[in-house]
Amino acid sequence: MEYGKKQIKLDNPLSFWNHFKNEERFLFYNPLKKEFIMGAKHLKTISSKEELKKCLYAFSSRTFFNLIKDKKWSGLGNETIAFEYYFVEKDGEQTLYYFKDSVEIENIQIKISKHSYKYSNDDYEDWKQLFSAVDKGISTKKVNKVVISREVKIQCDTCVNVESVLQNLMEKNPNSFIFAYYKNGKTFLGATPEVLLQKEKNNILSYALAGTISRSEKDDELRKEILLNDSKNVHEHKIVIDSIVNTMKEYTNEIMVDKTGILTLKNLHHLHTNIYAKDKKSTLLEWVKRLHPTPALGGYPANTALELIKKYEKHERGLYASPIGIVDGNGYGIFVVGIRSALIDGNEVFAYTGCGVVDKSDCKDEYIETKNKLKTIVESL
Ligand SMILES: C=C(O[C@H]1C=CC=C(C(=O)O)[C@@H]1O)C(=O)O
Repeated sequence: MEYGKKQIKLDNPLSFWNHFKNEERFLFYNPLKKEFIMGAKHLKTISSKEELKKCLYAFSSRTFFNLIKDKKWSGLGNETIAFEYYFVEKDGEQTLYYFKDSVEIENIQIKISKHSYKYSNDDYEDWKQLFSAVDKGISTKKVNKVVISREVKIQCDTCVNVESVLQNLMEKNPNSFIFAYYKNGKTFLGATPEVLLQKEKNNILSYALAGTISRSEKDDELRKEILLNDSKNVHEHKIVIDSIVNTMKEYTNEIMVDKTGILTLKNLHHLHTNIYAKDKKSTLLEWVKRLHPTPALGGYPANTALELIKKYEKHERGLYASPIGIVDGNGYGIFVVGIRSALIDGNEVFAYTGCGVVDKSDCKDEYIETKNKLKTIVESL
């Protein structure tokens, strides 16, 4: 696939997003590289390594579980897509790529909307039931960890202004990966802190990210120390490291686990460990299949945890907590997991939030943790 290209200068990259209203499109901002990639107008679904080699970039996502029944997720995910137009901003330069005809993108100012909204009914009773089903599995030693989640329906008074939500997500979450995927009137978007897998040449990076404490203006440094030394959170985190490392060991013996530190976000601190590996043989997409879902999103042992989630969560996860990424023609790229996320459809916002449950987790505390995680989406409205 041959693309023409030209340098452009947009005051706000969201001008590109705005230009292709109603077209299928994606946005991906990588805070590690300070790099923006957007694509618009579905060109082709990519189904082989050979086809991928001809792509400039492809946007790829798969749903958390393979089977989707809920109509609101229909047509979204489980596809790797090449687009007709791309906007790429890296090293301070903006480039527009076009498959056939070039296009003029008008510079726009993003107007920030303050949406009025109300939540769906209180779901604490549902949460208690879900928690206790999982807690039973843990106390009877069937499973060590399960990540359970909530779907919170937020009804806005007006149609949601997606550009405004994206602008807010970017401004308020500078350490997060911002993603959005629009198709058929619906947008799945979010600001996730978690890398599932990055592959560049032979170098692989995955994050173990699990274990959470809320931030505090008064004693933020102390909160970090508490989290680093809290046995429940350290245990929850170690399950994720061990599982990622064990999966990697099946394919490579060059693995390096970094020291565990803190990843600080707008409202939360997380325990964070970088896991590096070297591998020449497998593709990024193969690695994603092997690792998804890590116990930061599913649980451990994975199959038992996933059965419990399927049985007791009342909503379908769809793209929540699922792999979402960008691959280039060399097969290099990055997948993050779709957390701190929401599906927007007209006036309705379905926001998702979850947390890991292990031995000694407390039902109410975990519910509060999901409320804190929900702030990423709520504060963007
Ligand atoms: C599942 C979510 O967060 C995961 C990522 C970081 C910390 C987590 C935790 O401490 O429970 C979760 O494993 C979510 O935000 O919906």
